[in-house]
Amino acid sequence: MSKWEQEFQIEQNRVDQVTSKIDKRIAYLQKQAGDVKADMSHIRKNFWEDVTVNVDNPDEAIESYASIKQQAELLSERERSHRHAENQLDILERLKQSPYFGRIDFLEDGEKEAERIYLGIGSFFDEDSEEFLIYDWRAPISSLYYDYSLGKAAYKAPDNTITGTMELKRQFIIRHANIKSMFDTGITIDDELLQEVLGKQSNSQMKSIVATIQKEQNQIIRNERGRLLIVQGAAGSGKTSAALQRVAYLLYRYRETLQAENIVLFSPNPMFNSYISTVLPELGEENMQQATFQEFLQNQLGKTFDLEDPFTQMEYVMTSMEDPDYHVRIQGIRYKASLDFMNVIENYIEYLGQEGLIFKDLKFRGRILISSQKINDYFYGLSSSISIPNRMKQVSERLLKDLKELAVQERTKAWVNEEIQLLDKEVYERFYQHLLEKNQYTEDTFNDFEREEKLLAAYVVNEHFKHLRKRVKNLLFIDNRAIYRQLYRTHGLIETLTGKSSLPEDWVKICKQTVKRLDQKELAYEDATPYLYLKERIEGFKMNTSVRHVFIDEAQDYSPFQFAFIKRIFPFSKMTVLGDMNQAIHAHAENTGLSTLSSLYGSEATETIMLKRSYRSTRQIIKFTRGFIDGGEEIIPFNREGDKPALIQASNEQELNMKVAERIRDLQAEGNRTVAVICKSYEESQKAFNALQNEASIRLIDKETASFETGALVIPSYLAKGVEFDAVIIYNASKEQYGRESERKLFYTACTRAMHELHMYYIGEPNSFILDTPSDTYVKEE
Ligand SMILES: Nc1ncnc2c1ncn2[C@@H]1O[C@H](COP(=O)(O)OP(=O)(O)OP(=O)(O)O)[C@@H](O)[C@H]1O
Repeated sequence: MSKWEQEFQIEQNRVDQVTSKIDKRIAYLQKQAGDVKADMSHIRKNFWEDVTVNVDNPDEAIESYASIKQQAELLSERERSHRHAENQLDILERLKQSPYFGRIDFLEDGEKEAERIYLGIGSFFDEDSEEFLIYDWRAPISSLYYDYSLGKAAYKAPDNTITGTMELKRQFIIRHANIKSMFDTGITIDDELLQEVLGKQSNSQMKSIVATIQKEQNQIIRNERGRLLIVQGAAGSGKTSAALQRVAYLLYRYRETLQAENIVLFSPNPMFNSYISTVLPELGEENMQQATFQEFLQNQLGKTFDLEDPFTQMEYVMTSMEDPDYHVRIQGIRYKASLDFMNVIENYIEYLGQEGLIFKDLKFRGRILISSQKINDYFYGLSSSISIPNRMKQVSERLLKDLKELAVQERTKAWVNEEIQLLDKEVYERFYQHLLEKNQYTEDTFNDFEREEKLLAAYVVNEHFKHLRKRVKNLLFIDNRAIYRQLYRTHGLIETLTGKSSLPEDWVKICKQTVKRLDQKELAYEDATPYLYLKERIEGFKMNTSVRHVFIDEAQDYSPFQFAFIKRIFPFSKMTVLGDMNQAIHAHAENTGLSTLSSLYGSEATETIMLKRSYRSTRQIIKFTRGFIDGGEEIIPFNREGDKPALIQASNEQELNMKVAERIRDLQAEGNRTVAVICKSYEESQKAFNALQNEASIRLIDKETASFETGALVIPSYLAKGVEFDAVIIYNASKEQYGRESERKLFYTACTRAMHELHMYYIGEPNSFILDTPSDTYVKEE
């Protein structure tokens, strides 16, 4: 037996010992969980027997309350401990299969013997030997594994920094408690485990990367300094992966105070949500809250408007060049995303503080009860030194008072009497009871009748005014739509608000377009954030104070305005923002907020980390794709070999479809589990799908698709964001399809979805981005 084989055997013996201990612990916990469950069911069954309920007098009522509370607390304590045991069991079941993935031998300075640290997805403490047989990958000492190779090393303990020497670093792949492979890393990190992991075929679900987190990714995961962490990284550099491991890290590090529901992740589309949804559960953690920005806007907006989604906007941008208003809309999209426009809105708010707010009449049964003019007088009658939201609050209180008085006057109106006649019998009886209880029924029935009439009138008016009071409390007397519209409608107004900046050339036409849509109760995607921002600045931001960490993935697609809005809604959150300028695909791309983001939080509170190594694609694919983007030469491919991307011409659509279908079949036969035919737009995807569906087994992905499975699919480029596939076929990479400079990043995003294979088809001429790359980075197939 060679020395290595002996080592292997020793490690396997340890795995056997550890898993047998895990087994014992599982059996113990299962019994405990069973007991707790029995307890819970007993408490639930006997809940009302074990509490003393007596409400005859106040003292006894208090006692009853205390007794119920005590019983409820007992139950909830049992439930908590049951949940805890279940979680532990869940982790242990996973550890039993694969107890750890790494080992380091660390000789702390001043000590004689190196400590062996085994790392897994959770820790396992052995009560007999009183030592950790497995350390959680998030424990302070575990960071050694990610940050260092052999030699001098240090890690941050809670109170100080511990220094020493790393004498061994070993990686394992353990499945079903058997060591499948084992590697020792040398001085120069040659990450064989990473090689092995990345060489695999993809899945429809993202995987956790705990075993192979790289040093620069570890900095992101464990970062605790600034309020704002910006991660800029190439396509496939592990931004999303690092973000998800960071969520897991935070949940561990702050487990006493931080729950999964205190973390929000903004994702690019619904399919992405499902793509990443298994990573945290795989690590034994609950998923954070996930939302697309669209869902978030919709939630804030309620039902006021028919809100356009970003994909519809994108589709318009890509396919409606023939529309005579096209250039006007594009100008509008860009301007409304800009900082200049945000300043205009800020100036507008200042202006509204003095004049210009628009209110709605408070109407009741077709009559104006309180006129908009009166509300206006109330508002502007208040000192302008008070903020708009605070003045609104005061106006609302004043209106509620007015409504109270108006309600009294209303009681004598004829309609009230008519309604009283129509009241249900039960309502009458209730009032009769009420008067009786108050001992107000006297011998004098005439008087009683009058009193009952009055009470009933008050009741009827009150019921009808409920709705009015609610409107006032919710500030619905403010006409936000008209206020936003006024900005586009009132001649000469915006010119006074632009400061030193200038308006787009076609501003007048933009105004016309905007007003038209607003009048149809439609809100274009580019108007949603400015509108909501303005509304919230007038009404006061409805802040979310329970969210403590906000993650924004694909952050290059957010405008400065959107970031400012998010910041206001989550005022107490830390932000982790991940993006790649080269994948900015929205029409407002030149106004990506990523570059202006740090000014929102201030440079002292901001930290930026760059990720340059790319892990998704083979070296050949990266060498090709980096050839046509800004700063591409800085992207470092991970050493994984594959074929060069292929460029294939087709003479017409029929031939194109035939060739693509054939390639799909070949790629699948070669073992590629996910094959994506990426089209530029949904329109093109539909066409491609119709042509291909009889030739190959294939699915069409649209913006509603909530998840994808392995197999072949046709997908528009913007929905493939953040996701990856074993093989990518660019359906038509012609100059005609990707002819505009603004489409460079879209094409880059599409190509960088490929892990192992990239095949580009075209009719006519290939696009100029391909021609920009060195011709030896791809092959032309006949
Ligand atoms: N340290 C790592 N170990 C193993 N795999 C990794 C590592 N880092 C990244 N990967 C893999 O690389 C691929 C790309 O990662 P990810 O999707 O997180 O990148 P990204 O930067 O968000 O990409 P994009 O910007 O293109 O959406 C994934 O398959 C991921 O599992």
